[in-house]
Amino acid sequence: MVKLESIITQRVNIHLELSSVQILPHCLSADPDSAIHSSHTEHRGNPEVHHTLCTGAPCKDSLMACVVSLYRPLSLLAPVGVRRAIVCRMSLDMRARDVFATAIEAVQPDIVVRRGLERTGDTLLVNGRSFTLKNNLYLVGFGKAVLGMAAEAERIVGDHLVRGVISVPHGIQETLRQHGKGQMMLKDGSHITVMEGAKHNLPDADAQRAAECIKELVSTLTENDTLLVLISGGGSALLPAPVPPISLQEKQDVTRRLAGAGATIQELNSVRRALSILKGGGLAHFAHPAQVVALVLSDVIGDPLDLIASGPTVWTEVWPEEIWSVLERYGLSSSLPVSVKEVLGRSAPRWEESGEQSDRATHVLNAVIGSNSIALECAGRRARELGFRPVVLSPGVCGDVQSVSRLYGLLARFACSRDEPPPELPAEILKLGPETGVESWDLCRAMQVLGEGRGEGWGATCLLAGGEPTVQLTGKGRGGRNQELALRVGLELGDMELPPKGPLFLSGGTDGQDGPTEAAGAVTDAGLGKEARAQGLDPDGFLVNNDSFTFFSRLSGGQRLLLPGLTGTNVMDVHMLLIPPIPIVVSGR
Ligand SMILES: Nc1ncnc2c1ncn2[C@@H]1O[C@H](COP(=O)(O)OP(=O)(O)OP(=O)(O)O)[C@@H](O)[C@H]1O
Ligand SMILES: O=C(O)[C@H](O)CO
Repeated sequence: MVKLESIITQRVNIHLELSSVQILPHCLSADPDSAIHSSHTEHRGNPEVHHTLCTGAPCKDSLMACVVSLYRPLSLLAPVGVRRAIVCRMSLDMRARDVFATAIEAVQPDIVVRRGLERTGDTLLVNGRSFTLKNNLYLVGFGKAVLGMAAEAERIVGDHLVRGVISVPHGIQETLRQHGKGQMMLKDGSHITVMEGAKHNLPDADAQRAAECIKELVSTLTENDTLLVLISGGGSALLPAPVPPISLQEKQDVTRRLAGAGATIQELNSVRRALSILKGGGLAHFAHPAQVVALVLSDVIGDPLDLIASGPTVWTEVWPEEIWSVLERYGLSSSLPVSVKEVLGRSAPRWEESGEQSDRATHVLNAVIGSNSIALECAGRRARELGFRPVVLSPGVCGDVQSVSRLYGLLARFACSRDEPPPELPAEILKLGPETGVESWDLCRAMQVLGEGRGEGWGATCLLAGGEPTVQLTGKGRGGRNQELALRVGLELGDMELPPKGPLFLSGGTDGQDGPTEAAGAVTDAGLGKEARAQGLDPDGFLVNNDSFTFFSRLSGGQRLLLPGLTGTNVMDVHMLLIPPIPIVVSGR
């Protein structure tokens, strides 16, 4: 058994002859901060790979040469040409932030709309279905990312757009302008009216006015018209239309009390659907007989169309017993306003039948054009370019941050075991999985990949996950679930005595805002606790007070905070566990 480091020392004089080899990232095991950045191109019809060696340690061309030569006998080479090798420096932390930025970039409103809405001449293509444009297109939208989506949609459809109305968060135009996000603004002379409302993400009179304008617009459409509906997270609060006689205030009270009592988004939105005339398919109903094409940027785990923004284009039956059981579960059933009780007691459908039931399926097309899964997939590709094997664990992480942080800690320990991990470790991981919304199936696959990595001398791995865990708010501090999760994972890694330059964890909200703070999240590793205590900060004290933002702001001048600014999109959170290469042992050499 010979250590790789010693082979490197012995072979430093081998020259770079990079004609037909592929450099593999795990070759650089001696340096935990190293990676190969590879980009694939073609040269005169032949595939080529350009490699950039990224390393935190001083490095020479000869190191590259020896890496290449070392791996030739291990049959891990691919017949591709290497035309260029550049040496640069990029730490693990920088690479984590780069991968996170790629995840956000992949779900930018303009990018998702371009991906989902194709135009060839006068034909619009969505999800393989085509629609003829003849100056008959109308547009409505509601949600936090809808301004940027609408700007791009208008660029694509051009003069075919007759008129549009969108309901977007209060102050968003000014904020995006300040953040230099000009591409998300509508052009001068746009045919779309922007209405801002729902301050603090709560339905208000402004949002209700926007909902009325949207209802008015869609109600005038004929069978010759096409209605483009843009939907993203936050859409429920931006499209309030309580079923009479429920007042806006009454509806707001019910949803606020439910959310405050810990109702899930599934429970919350099933109640919202029952109390609204536009949710649960109402918007599509009023737009009938026009053709409805809804483009949806998902912010709910599993991308359920009937729940995202409470499904205004997805016809959903309301079952009063189901609504009552949710209200009872959270102790609201006895204190409901009379108007809400009256609406829930009605046996008649929410809208008068208009004979459209049979053609509902063909008249409405709902397409998810952006989601957490897409962000993770693109992040994975970037991670690979930066020298990691990407493994997507799950886009559906939920559960309490405490359990989630424990799971990531255990996975890091599993990944970093030099020999076979103790048998109880996989069992503990699999036991914790269901509590955090991660399927055992995903965990088994991730552990298998990590195990194979250990056996084959791979090491640099990027474990990616997404979702929306929850925080039990007991304190009065400033923070968010991402910062709290990152803080907890950092402490877990420290408790497991993993090396400070070992695994690194990042958690960030893709909207760029974690809870009521200006940070999106934070980056941590096993050195976090020690670093904090050396600066007189007690991490546990900050955790008890849910004060993770104050903690990270004070720690090392805020260096561990993720501060991308408002991103203009939202597909929940991204979690990333970067496992640097474990020094490998090459047998028989
Ligand atoms: N001090 C705090 N520490 C930890 N988490 C907090 C704190 N204050 C609020 N939160 C959490 O932040 C979340 C609300 O923040 P945010 O506005 O980012 O909501 P969101 O669910 O991400 O909304 P959206 O889906 O619209 O982005 C809640 O999960 C809440 O528990
Ligand atoms: O608007 C909403 O209902 C939530 O953001 C979920 O989509």
